[in-house]
Amino acid sequence: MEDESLNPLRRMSSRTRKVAPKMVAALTSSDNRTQVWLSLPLSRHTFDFELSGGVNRIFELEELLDAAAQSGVSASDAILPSKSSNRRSEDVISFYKVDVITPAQKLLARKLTCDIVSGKSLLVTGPNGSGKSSVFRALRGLWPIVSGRLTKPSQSINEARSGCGIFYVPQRPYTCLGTLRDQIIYPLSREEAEIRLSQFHGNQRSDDSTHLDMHLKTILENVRLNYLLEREGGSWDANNNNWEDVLSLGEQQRLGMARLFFQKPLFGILDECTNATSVDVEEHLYRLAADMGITVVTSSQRPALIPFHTLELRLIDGEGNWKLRLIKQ
Ligand SMILES: Nc1ncnc2c1ncn2[C@@H]1O[C@H](COP(=O)(O)OP(=O)(O)OP(=O)(O)O)[C@@H](O)[C@H]1O
Repeated sequence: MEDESLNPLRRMSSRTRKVAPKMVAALTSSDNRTQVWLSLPLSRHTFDFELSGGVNRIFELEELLDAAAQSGVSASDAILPSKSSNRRSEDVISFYKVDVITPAQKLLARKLTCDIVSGKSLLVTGPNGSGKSSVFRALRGLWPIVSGRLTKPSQSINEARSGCGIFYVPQRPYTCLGTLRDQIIYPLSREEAEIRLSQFHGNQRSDDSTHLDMHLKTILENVRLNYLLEREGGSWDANNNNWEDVLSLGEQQRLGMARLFFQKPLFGILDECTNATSVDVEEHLYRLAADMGITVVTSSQRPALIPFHTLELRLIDGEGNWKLRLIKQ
């Protein structure tokens, strides 16, 4: 499992955070004007000063791809050599003869073939180092699909069901600068979150900001973090720039699940993202996801999660072998 605490992205300045979505839009644009934008002093400064180290560049790129992914711009579109290996579908995640290969060319899953349809959640299991997180990296578009075909929903909002197609929750969710509200609605701005929520309710509510905070309070209660709001004196506007240091890993993970419940996607990709919570809380969170109609793809070693899934994908040895089985309910 990747240790996100070592991720230099966490050191990214607020300025870089602000320009990241623009940079991604520019990087993925064929528009000449945006290419010119990239040569302006702001980006030169950013690259010369903040992204000077080669390692930092790689991690920054990963964050940019994540920002693009979560804001609806496809990360995979930005890096994949061929779109034919990565397709869009609104209601299925489908691996068809996909070779999952590390950047060092180690084959972890040979011709992985598996369909995840709405209502049939998938549990990915296997020994340490067998490639569970790597399957998620391929799914997130962080690793290119060089052979076979991966089909998945888009991350942008689906008007028909008022939610996004797919949402990723990492083991250690990124905590942004800002208020408790910002932590839950991340990566959306407050304004975007208000619009999103009114879309959930058929654009019928008038007082959007009160409505948003009431909705977020319910989510906080659901993930059993309501005491955080009380700690902030009941204020959604109290700024705390230190969330990563203040919150325990278990609390950060419940925050990650709060984001999932706010986004209400068709598919939630959960990469060991509840392993620091107690088993009863974890079961409660999975029950909530099921009640909300979120189909999950989970990487976990905990037997308690088996009943919340229909299929198990077992990565046997990290040498390419895998097995798919139906979980008896
Ligand atoms: N960027 C990379 N470059 C080269 N090899 C990598 C890279 N990332 C992961 N690997 C290797 O791929 C293999 C699978 O790693 P992965 O993190 O997917 O395993 P995992 O099943 O999630 O492990 P764990 O249960 O310990 O979390 C490991 O041998 C790992 O060292």
